[in-house]
Amino acid sequence: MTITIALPSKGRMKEDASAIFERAGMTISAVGNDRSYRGRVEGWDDVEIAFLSASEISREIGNGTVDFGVTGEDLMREGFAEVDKRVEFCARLGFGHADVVVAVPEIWLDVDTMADLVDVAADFRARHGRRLAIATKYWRLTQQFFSSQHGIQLYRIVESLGATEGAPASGSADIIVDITSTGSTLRANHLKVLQDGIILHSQACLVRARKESHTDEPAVQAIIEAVRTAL
Ligand SMILES: Nc1ncnc2c1ncn2[C@@H]1O[C@H](COP(=O)(O)OP(=O)(O)OP(=O)(O)O)[C@@H](O)[C@H]1O
Ligand SMILES: O=P(O)(O)OC[C@H]1O[C@H](OP(=O)(O)OP(=O)(O)O)[C@H](O)[C@@H]1O
Repeated sequence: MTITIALPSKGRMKEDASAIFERAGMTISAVGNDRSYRGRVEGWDDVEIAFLSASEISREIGNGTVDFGVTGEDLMREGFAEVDKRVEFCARLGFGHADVVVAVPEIWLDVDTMADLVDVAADFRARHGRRLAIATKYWRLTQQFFSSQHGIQLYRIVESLGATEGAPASGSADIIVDITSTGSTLRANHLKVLQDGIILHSQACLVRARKESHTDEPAVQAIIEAVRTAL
């Protein structure tokens, strides 16, 4: 059986992902020229590498089109409901750290916790004639956190595909759910993270699609062990 591992072809995770495999004794070379989107691993004839973007990788693992991939936990959890039934998070790789957080305008002085936000959401329609608007590209994580974990039902998600932190200032939303690493984008936009507003501590992971065919395949376990020893 050929095992396909999807690795980032570009972006912030590319170099670190290749370095981990190198340390794991799995040296990757491109098939054909350097711009090829296929690779192989020296000494692992049954393994092939597919180079894709981090968001494509999460989709392909979730669909089972590839066997393994390196991508952010946030992208996996946002992309699929009940993701742990579809995939196994085999290893956290120690790079690509970012938190998915709830952030509100700094000038909301009385709002520091999710409990405070519950009160704001409940009063919002009476005060403003509309529901609290949340800008995000993480609509699944937002719904799980707001509705299931905190019982907030009265809100509206405004889909944002970029510059989410600018939404409260521009008036397109009241608060945001987005990723932060250094916090500088939030600060620059006068937003603060709620004390218990961290939805997910994300980092790059080695993720495996749960497939029947993996059960009797020694190479599957060998890949997981090789990567774990490199951490
Ligand atoms: N500062 C950061 N900003 C955004 N994402 C970050 C940051 N730090 C780490 N990440 C992680 O990087 C991953 C996204 O990587 P990247 O932007 O390279 O992928 P992509 O979404 O596939 O790219 P593109 O949007 O260009 O197609 C996510 O898992 C995210 O959690
Ligand atoms: O906490 P910080 O270190 O400021 O990082 C957070 C910011 O970085 C990312 O945007 P980026 O400009 O990298 O573009 P992207 O959203 O297209 O990935 C992310 O969407 C945040 O806006």
